Amino acid sequence: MFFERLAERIDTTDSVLSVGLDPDPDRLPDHLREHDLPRWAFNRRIIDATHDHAACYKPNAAFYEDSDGWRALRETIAYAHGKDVPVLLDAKRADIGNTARQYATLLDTADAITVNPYLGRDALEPFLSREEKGVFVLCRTSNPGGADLQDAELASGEAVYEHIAGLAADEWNEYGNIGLVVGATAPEELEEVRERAPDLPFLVPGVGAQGGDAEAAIEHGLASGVGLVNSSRGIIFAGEGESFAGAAGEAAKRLKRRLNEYR
Ligand SMILES: O=C(O)c1cc(=O)[nH]c(=O)n1[C@@H]1O[C@H](COP(=O)(O)O)[C@@H](O)[C@H]1O
Repeated sequence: MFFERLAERIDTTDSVLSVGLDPDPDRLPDHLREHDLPRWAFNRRIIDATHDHAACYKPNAAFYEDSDGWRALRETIAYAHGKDVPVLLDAKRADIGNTARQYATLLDTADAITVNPYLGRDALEPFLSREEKGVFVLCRTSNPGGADLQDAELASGEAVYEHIAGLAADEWNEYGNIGLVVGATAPEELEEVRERAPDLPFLVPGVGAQGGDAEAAIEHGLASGVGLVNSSRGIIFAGEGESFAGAAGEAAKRLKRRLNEYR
């Protein structure tokens, strides 16, 4: 089961760091551009440099959605598994039944996935019913517009993100494999979501390039015991040129230690 495996990995590495593998083609080092699959060449070197500090890798599907990209992603996932690191595919999917069933085949290779709660329970069922996999439901996102819909107050007096947390914790977690995505840029909401869902694992993105609150990420995000704090650009693009991977390894080690100070 994903969260047990993640707990073991967190113990082994003494790290709750999720390293985001978002290889923006415009930012890849020049010397990798001639490679058959530049994104895979980049990720392989990043994994070599960071895996000791990585509780998990989180490739965002947006960076792979073309034919070479899917090949690069497949190689990346296999390579991470070879280093014994679980892979959370950040795909933010969900749809009506037959379509969601097709999206859920992404879990044939990935160990966990992010999903969008907007379509409701049945749209998540094909993911949730993969009991051995982790399913992270978007709850309160880190972007500036995250408040536009997610902070809206419902007739019950709850904010939408609190309602999502309640549904995930109380009604959707039949298989015990749900986590929540709550951004580190919204520490007050993070605290409220933690109150509403005391036992769910959280994925907390937004630390690093988005300037989120690392201390709050640990205090509330990790309060259930198992959880992840993600940084993508702050690690993979910590350096440039030939020494990019070494810089990424140093950045991962630094952030792991900083997060551990709050654990
Ligand atoms: O689901 C996510 O991981 C996610 C949710 C959210 O609220 N905010 C957020 O930034 N993310 C993802 O986390 C990563 C953050 O990247 P950096 O800002 O470069 O660390 C990206 O892949 C985002 O898509």
